[in-house]
Amino acid sequence: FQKSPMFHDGIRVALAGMFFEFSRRFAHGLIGKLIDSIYLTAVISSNDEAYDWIQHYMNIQCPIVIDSLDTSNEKTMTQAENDEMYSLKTNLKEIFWPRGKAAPRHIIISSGFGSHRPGIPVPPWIDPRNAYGSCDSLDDGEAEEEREARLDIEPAIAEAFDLGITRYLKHKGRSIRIVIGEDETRVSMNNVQKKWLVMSTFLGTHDTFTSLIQEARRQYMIQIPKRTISIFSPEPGNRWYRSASRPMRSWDSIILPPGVKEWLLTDTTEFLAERDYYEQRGVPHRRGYLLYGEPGSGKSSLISALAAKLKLDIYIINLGSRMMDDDTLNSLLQSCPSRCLLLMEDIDCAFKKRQSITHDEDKSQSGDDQSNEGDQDAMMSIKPKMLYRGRRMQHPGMGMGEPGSSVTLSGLLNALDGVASSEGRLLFCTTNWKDKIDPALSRNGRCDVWIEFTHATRAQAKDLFTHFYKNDNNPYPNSNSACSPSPLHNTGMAEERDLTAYDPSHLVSLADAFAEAIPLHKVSVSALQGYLIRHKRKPAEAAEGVKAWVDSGFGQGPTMFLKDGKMELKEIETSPTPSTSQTLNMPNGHMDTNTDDYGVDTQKAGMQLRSRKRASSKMDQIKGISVNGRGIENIPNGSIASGNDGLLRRAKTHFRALSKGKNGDDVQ
Ligand SMILES: Nc1ncnc2c1ncn2[C@@H]1O[C@H](COP(=O)(O)OP(=O)(O)OP(=O)(O)O)[C@@H](O)[C@H]1O
Repeated sequence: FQKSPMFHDGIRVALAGMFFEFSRRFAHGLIGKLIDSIYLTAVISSNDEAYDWIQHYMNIQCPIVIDSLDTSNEKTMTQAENDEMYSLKTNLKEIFWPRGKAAPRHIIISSGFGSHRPGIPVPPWIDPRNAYGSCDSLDDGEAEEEREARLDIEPAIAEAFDLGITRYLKHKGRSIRIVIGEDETRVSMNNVQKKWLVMSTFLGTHDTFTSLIQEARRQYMIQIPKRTISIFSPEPGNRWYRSASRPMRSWDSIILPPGVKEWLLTDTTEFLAERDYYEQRGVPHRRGYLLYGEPGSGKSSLISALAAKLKLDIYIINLGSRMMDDDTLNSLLQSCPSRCLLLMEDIDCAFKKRQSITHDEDKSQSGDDQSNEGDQDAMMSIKPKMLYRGRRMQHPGMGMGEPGSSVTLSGLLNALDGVASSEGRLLFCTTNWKDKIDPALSRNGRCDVWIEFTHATRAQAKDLFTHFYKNDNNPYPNSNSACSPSPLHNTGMAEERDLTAYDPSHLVSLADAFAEAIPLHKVSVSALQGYLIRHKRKPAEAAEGVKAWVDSGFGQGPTMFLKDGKMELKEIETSPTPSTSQTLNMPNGHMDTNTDDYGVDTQKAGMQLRSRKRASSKMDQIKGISVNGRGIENIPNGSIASGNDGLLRRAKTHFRALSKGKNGDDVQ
């Protein structure tokens, strides 16, 4: 058998096959290595703003155009150039000498109804007013069927179609190859698939990419002025990812008592500009604000408008999140950028549950089951040392026995002002229950400024009315807000929208009448906003109907229900919303109508601000803003009260006496 020639031939063929396969693999590896060594490659994640800049740059260097997009295409390229991009000649040339002049052959088209996807820049030829989808339908009274659909176009992602789609850019004489791919292994927390932009160039240097990014950024800033703010959230690995982009909320749309907004803007602007001042004095460059008070009074809205005004991105930390513990919190605070707005919403909630659990645990350990003092006292009595035990608590709100956040109060306090915490950031905490916030949070460097938000004052009601019905020849002065039509009021829009028919002085008198009917500190600004939205473009009707609305308990309850198989619109009568403020609100009967406004006082030199109307009054007092946690509440004569319970109680007693003395009312 061994002498058989077939056996020997077989061995030879097998050896030859092995040799060829080995050579092929070796050559493949060698070529790969060679290419790797002469190609420079850089990866940018879709979490990064540079991703948007490059995408936008690709669009302007080599815009994707389709005929159904509006005529503003003509601004960016002539018809001849457009045809050239799609020609066979250009496409063949691009294979051998890519310059990015051919139009991408594989694109994703989506009709632009609904919100714009984060991370994808709006192409520059799209009208900014339409950039966020839902505003489309409010255009110039054109019939719906005649209007062109807004179409978003982006290059198809390579991996999504397994097409290996690449685009080329010419920069500094080099051809840069760009591939956009999705990362299948990494889905960010809000289930948005992460994307990667991979740039590579032949024999390039790092400078090739950095200068391309700088150029792309410049173009982006010129052509797409910042219209959105980015919202960042934590993701596993203690990193931040950009979870959303939001249209900027206009500063004017925030209606607060006079002086509050302006004071806050001055304070934050000064803080951001005074880095050297802090450094020279060895003071950590950090400032914290606690916004507390009624739900729907504008806390979150103010924060987003402020971020837009200061052009800061918002970094949100949810202390109640399952993934959050002291270490995570600490490293997130260290890794947030130096100029940003750090937001912790409903700061009381994270501790509320934990504190009551701790309280319960404590009781069960000591065998004391009789305490009936309720949650609130548990909150107030919580001591950091209880939380030092480091036990992972079950979060009752999480259900399914999942472990909840294990951030401890001491962990939070340390993270906020610890040595490693990032500097130059503005911290905003919000809560509806200021009394549940540990006083330690008010220490300098944590929450320096406390701002109270109450239910609407009459001045706010009037300002809101004026803002809603302002007539400046453009019925939609701020196209980013208030632009989605209510399904209940979509008839006769053309006539309703014409606010020019209203004389400005008439609008003022309607605003006065509207404000007059609103009881002081009884209804939230968001409820007023809801009412006005139901009467949009009908100011007279809004002013006329407001009394009935107030008498019916602010239209609380369902506005639509089914009866006998028919749909009815109805407002259910309820009693007026009680003021749930836990803080020392001004007793309603005690304040005269002039006391609608906040008087503002701060301990900080040069930052004193008082209500203009109330400057000389005895009741001109701190109500609204306090600095460094002192002087939280309504202290007459502008004196400052300490944030601790004793002084707070004295302040309360003082006010009870004052209010009883004047009208017999009491404060909470
Ligand atoms: N002072 C205000 N100025 C302008 N709009 C307001 C104001 N207060 C409330 N709104 C409107 O009411 C809605 C809810 O407001 P927002 O979320 O800011 O309230 P909030 O105080 O943060 O409420 P919560 O404490 O429940 O989170 C928003 O649509 C906002 O436009």
